[in-house]
Amino acid sequence: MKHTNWLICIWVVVFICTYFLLSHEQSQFDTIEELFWAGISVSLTLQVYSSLGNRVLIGAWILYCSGLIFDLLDDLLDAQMFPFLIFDTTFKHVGFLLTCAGLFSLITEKRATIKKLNIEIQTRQTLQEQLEFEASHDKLTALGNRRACFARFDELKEHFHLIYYFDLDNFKFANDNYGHQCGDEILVDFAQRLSKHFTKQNCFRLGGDEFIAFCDDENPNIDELRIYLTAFMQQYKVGVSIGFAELNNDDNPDHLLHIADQNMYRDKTSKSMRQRCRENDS
Ligand SMILES: Nc1nc2c(ncn2[C@@H]2O[C@H](COP(=O)(O)OP(=O)(O)OP(=O)(O)O)[C@@H](O)[C@H]2O)c(=O)[nH]1
Repeated sequence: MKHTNWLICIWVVVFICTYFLLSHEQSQFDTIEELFWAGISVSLTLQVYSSLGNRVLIGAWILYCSGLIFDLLDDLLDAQMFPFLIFDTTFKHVGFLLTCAGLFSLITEKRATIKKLNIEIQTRQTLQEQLEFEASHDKLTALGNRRACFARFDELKEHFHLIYYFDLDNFKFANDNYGHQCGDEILVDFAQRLSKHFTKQNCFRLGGDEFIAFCDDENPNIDELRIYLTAFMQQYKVGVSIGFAELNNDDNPDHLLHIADQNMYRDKTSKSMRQRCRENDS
């Protein structure tokens, strides 16, 4: 039978019994009250039984309802014929205490589950932040990568006047002659110097030995900047070529980077020509 049918049966019985008790010469209001409480308790048990899931609580609830029903039967029937009915109060009290214990254990269980879920949410959040950081940053130098640069390009374009394009010279030579580890140290040192000079959030490693930085210099002193940036790497005969482009709102990132890259390339070519002239002279 469905819950609704059971509920209808229970309340039909309750009302028939009430009618019977009221029509009695000596109306027994105490018994009617007990009848209603028994009806309410059994109805509630039917409603919550399947979703309770805590055995102590279900047992306690059933015990308490049994106490109420025994109490009622004790009033209606001859208790001497059914001596077990004298346990009604014991059933009610034990049922009540066990219900409290059941609720306490349920709350403790739920608290432990919530704590576990919170820890899991925090772990997932940390993992997500870590993944987002790794997806947008270069592992070696911890600078933003090409993806981060393009994602923030429009925002940075609003605040800055110039974009610098850096490409290391003879980096392959240092890598091949002093080892990959040394090459990594050069890249890390260069990134640190860039971060110090332009602030880390405005510098990016586009890939390999290419970097860019956004800045506000009106009259950039390229030679001074070059001396500062190559202070560590020059012992490995590595230098840097620098190009820049003025940022304006109409140009797209690809075009602006292309202009800065071309300027950087011009710088690289003129340096190597100067170097060749020096070698020819000597
Ligand atoms: N150590 C190290 N080397 C890298 C890394 N990424 C790229 N490279 C190396 O960087 C080198 C870049 O090559 P090139 O662009 O020809 O460098 P270059 O010798 O400076 O050439 P020019 O720019 O023409 O002066 C390659 O040999 C890559 O293997 C890295 O993360 N660490």
